[in-house]
Amino acid sequence: MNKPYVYITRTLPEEIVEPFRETFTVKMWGSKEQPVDREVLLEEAGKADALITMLSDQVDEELLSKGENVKVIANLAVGFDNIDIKAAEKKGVTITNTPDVLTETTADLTFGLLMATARRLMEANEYVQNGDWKNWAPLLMAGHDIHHKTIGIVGMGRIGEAVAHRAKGFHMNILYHNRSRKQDAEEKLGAVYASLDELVTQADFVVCLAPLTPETKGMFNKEIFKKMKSSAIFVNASRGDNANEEDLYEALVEGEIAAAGLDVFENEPISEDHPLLSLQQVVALPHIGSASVETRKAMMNLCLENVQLVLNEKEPKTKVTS
Ligand SMILES: NC(=O)C1=CN([C@@H]2O[C@H](COP(=O)(O)OP(=O)(O)OC[C@H]3O[C@@H](n4cnc5c(N)ncnc54)[C@H](O)[C@@H]3O)[C@@H](O)[C@H]2O)C=CC1
Ligand SMILES: O=C(O)C(=O)CO
Repeated sequence: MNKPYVYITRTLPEEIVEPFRETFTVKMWGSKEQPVDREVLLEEAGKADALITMLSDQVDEELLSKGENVKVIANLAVGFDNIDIKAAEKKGVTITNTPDVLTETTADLTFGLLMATARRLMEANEYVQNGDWKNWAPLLMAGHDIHHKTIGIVGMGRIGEAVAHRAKGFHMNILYHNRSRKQDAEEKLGAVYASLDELVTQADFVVCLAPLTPETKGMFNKEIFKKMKSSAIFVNASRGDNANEEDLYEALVEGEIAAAGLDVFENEPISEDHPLLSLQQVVALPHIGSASVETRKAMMNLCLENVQLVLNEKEPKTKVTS
């Protein structure tokens, strides 16, 4: 009997894929970095029993209609805003994602980004490397304190809560806004529920960790930035589309907020001439929230395990439903 055919839209390390080659025929797009050509993906979907996709691949009705035999699509991310889940469900295709395995790693990066932005680490590093450091000075590269300040977490899910744990270690006051109250976080971390308006008016650090949905798209807009403290720092580690970048740029230039730490952008990769990148008070990262070697390998393994389970007619570990 022919082995099932699994197409992966990037080149993953052979040491991860190799153990699965016994059960499936695996083909990978020939680049570790470049996204798969859409035409190639559509053609491969027509041959495949399963796909492993990246967050930059659009899994839409067109792709699903080509994938006549596709039973499972494993997305190498916890976010699944690139996938039309309802269309997949209608076609009977199982969708899986990678929750939990990346939670702590992404929380580390989010808190690191908050710290780098508040304490101007990138600017300070550039200053030293450029040979501009001539003297110690009382206000040289002075930033904002983090300890004992108020953090406002929008999207208090797995990662949001892990960030709150880190914030507690820094003796921060924790506000959160979420679809539902988090009793556990309130009891263990002293986190206080707030409406979005209350949170943005009171927080020194506003951290977005909500998924991208029709409801959250553009939620950080002109009106919301105007409500923030002029000393506030905005951190976005979820999806770029949750913030309106034009409004964010205006808010930074007008001094309505102090700084922004961004791991995600409306269009990725962001172009080097994007106005946000011209601002010293912006720290910009190339969507590396979950990018530790250990975690990325765990995400890859989880995708492959989910594919194997579904192809063996078993329940996957981490199925996404609408
Ligand atoms: N920068 C990066 O590399 C990474 C980014 N992410 C992003 O982080 C997101 C969160 O991941 P998890 O914490 O694992 O997901 P999760 O599902 O555990 O948490 C999301 C939380 O957001 C809340 N939420 C949804 N809509 C909301 C709204 N309108 N207002 C307020 N809260 C709302 C939900 O109630 C939930 O508690 C992912 O969807 C993904 O977009 C995740 C991993 C890495
Ligand atoms: O998992 C996700 O949603 C990411 O953005 C990358 O890990």
